[in-house]
Amino acid sequence: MAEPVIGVIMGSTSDWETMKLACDVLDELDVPYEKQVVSAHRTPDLMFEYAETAVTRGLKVIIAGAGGAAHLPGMVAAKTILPVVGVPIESKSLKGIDSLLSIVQMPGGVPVATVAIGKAGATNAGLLAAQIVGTCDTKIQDRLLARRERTKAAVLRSSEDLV
Ligand SMILES: Nc1c(C(=O)O)ncn1[C@@H]1O[C@H](COP(=O)(O)O)[C@@H](O)[C@H]1O
Repeated sequence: MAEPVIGVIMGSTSDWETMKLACDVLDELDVPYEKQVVSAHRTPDLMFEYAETAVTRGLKVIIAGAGGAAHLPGMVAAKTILPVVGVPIESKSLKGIDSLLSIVQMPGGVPVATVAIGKAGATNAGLLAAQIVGTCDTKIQDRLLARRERTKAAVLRSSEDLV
């Protein structure tokens, strides 16, 4: 089993239903990753350790999903120079608008690449992380291109369903 190059973290097990979509894409593209629950609020020391050791452990990108007061992606970004992709989890009370604004409104100097709220965003987070790693791995780029072709073919086929 190849060493993980992408770290997928989330604030709670309740985020897994969404974050699983990012992992599904990485499985499909055969990109090695690790997954773990890490919370800036509930396990701050673990969060610091995770972010501080990410580079030496061989990770190239971190995908971080969190809901509500979603500080996890930004705090991880503050403690590593790896690119961090933030996934706003759709919260029950505010439909994920709270998560989105918490993640996207980073102060200048500490960027987080923020995707859309919820499952579509998680899928895109997996794709974006694979694209970043793919800049140094043509096999991953080939698999990404093949996926784009499959998406295109599915769209072209879908026109046949129009009546
Ligand atoms: N936003 C954060 C952080 C964080 O940012 O560190 N840790 C947990 N959470 C979020 O709290 C929500 C509710 O968590 P529970 O379902 O465990 O109560 C989850 O969406 C999680 O991401």
